[in-house]
Amino acid sequence: MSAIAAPLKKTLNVALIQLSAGFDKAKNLNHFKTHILKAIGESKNKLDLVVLPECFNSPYSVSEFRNYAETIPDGETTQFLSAIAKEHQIFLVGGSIPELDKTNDKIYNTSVTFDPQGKIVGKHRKAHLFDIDIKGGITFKESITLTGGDKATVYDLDGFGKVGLGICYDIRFPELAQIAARSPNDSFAMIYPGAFNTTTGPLHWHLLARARAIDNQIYTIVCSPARDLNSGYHAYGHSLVVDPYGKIIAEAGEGEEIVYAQLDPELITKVRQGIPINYQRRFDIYNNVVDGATVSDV
Ligand SMILES: NC(=O)CC(=O)C(=O)O
Repeated sequence: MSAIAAPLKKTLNVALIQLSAGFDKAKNLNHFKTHILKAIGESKNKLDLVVLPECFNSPYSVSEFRNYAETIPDGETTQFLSAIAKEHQIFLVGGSIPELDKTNDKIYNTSVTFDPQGKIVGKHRKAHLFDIDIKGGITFKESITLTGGDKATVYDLDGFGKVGLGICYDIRFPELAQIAARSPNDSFAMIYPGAFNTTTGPLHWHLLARARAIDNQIYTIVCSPARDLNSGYHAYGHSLVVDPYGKIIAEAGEGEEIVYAQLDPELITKVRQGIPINYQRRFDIYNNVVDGATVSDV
């Protein structure tokens, strides 16, 4: 067995900002800024990374996405987040916002990550749109106004290592996390700003976050809006950090809250040494999965 690479190079201190967002964009931005500063001030360790939830500057509503959409990188929210990251010397995953692409007039659900100089180091457009219809539960169709992105996203948090990023429904498709975790990408975490709801959250939120961690022996970080029963979409809450064993190491409740976690560089190596699935994969059996694998006859 060859040496196990260390995808996370040093301890990483992270805070997840679980807040709700209403119709007033300026108020949403200031609410988040106040809590990012609170997290920086209150954290017992110097924060390296702050993560915001899906659609943190707007209501999570198909009919509102276009009204709130901004261009990236010159739009108000991107500039706002870049300035915070730079001033406070943090990596900042800017949840997601509705993005207007002026080249095709389409709207995307997009997450942008900034480095401590305020520079954009990662951008992901939600690839799998949330189109569901659960009888007696929730009906939602993002594709009425949104277009899906067409790429998996992996980028470097300089000094720490690489991460993959997906948005909410993307977590249900294990391939994005596999792409991020496998060589040559070798990410130490998948980060998902996500707004599950009171139907699908209790069913699958914890399971999916834990599954992506166990499948790939990486950390998963899922950051939700807080639940607001006066809004049109009832987010599940329960922002989580899951370790590479699949253990939940930090969890919020349903309301507005900041949760903190410390990611341990040695844990991924330890898990991979103990349960060496990375070296036991049988690509000879399942390398056809995209085209339809051949299965054995009796
Ligand atoms: N809101 C989403 O994109 C996904 C979700 O709520 C779910 O998968 O459940």
